[in-house]
Amino acid sequence: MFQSNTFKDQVVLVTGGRSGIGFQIAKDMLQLGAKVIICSRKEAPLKEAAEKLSEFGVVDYQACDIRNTEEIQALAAMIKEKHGRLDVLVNNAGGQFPVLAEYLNDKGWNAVINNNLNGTFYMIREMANAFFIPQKQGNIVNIIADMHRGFPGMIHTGAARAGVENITKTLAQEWSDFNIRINCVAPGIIESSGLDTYPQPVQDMFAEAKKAIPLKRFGDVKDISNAVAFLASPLASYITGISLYVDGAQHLNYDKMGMPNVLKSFLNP
Ligand SMILES: CCCCC/C=C/C(=O)SCCNC(=O)CCNC(=O)[C@H](O)C(C)(C)COP(=O)(O)OP(=O)(O)OC[C@H]1O[C@@H](n2cnc3c(N)ncnc32)[C@H](O)[C@@H]1OP(=O)(O)O
Ligand SMILES: NC(=O)C1=CN([C@@H]2O[C@H](COP(=O)(O)OP(=O)(O)OC[C@H]3O[C@@H](n4cnc5c(N)ncnc54)[C@H](OP(=O)(O)O)[C@@H]3O)[C@@H](O)[C@H]2O)C=CC1
Repeated sequence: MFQSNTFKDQVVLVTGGRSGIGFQIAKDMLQLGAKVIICSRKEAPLKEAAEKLSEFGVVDYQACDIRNTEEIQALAAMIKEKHGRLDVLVNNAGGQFPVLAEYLNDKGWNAVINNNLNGTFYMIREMANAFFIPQKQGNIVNIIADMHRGFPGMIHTGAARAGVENITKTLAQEWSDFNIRINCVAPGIIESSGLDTYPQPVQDMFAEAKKAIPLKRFGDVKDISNAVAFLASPLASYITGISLYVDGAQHLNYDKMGMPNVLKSFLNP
């Protein structure tokens, strides 16, 4: 539905682009004319994903842990050398695990805050300094989560994603002089590889929760990719600092989904 040249000759970086939502974003960006770079922590699955994506256009990859500034700087150097510029950064890499707050230890809290908040900030700062600020042009889309009304059962990621949402509002103002737009996409429950990482009782809860989603279905990776493409495209040229909820209105109905009760039933000692 987008014109096939929407991102023609633009250079797009998708973190976590080897799997799930990130893979779909990378694929769609390629089909809309972009050159795409994907990164994630391990070389082998990245290479495999890049091989699949190369059917759709010019794709590059480099292993990079978003929590490691030196690795991010090495990624920026590779992009500069091979592509000369960066137009769009999609911060999609992230993850968490279900846990009740009273059982979450420092290590678990820090792991998720480091990944989803610190890693996202490091990536934004480094790519802005390497490309967007000197270019006086850039576009950032952050994938967050449905934490509008709190995130019972995943307090760490709720806090981290709320932090990213606030970073987004701040930078939409601080970096407007550099012609940098920055927005968030907040997915509901999306049928993707990420969901497979959850324990069976939580997956059962997701199935039950479907009834409480006003649109009565889970999202598809394509639903998220479409939202990312829209926000990164010139169609959204007057939109910055927002969160676009792509969730079938789940964020208006979250308390009916029963996550804390499911967790209590299998996480309580
Ligand atoms: C209605 C709600 C809808 C929500 C829908 C959301 C869906 C998604 O987001 S799907 C995408 C999800 N993908 C993932 O979540 C990927 C899998 N997750 C992870 O990789 C981890 O959660 C991670 C992000 C924290 C990994 O970070 P890492 O630094 O590699 O952490 P470690 O594995 O070393 O663990 C550190 C520490 O964290 C605690 N911990 C980790 N996993 C769990 C777990 N499954 N359960 C309980 N605690 C966990 C633990 O304290 C770990 O330390 P050790 O005990 O010493 O291992
Ligand atoms: N699916 C869903 O229902 C929802 C998903 N989300 C978020 O959307 C994003 C994509 O999720 P989805 O595709 O479903 O899940 P996946 O688990 O398939 O994707 C997560 C990706 O992030 C990469 N990644 C994780 N940590 C790091 C890191 N420190 N550095 C670099 N890459 C990293 C992973 O690769 P590797 O492990 O090889 O590094 C993987 O490619 C995630 O942030 C997720 O939390 C939000 C709400 C709902």
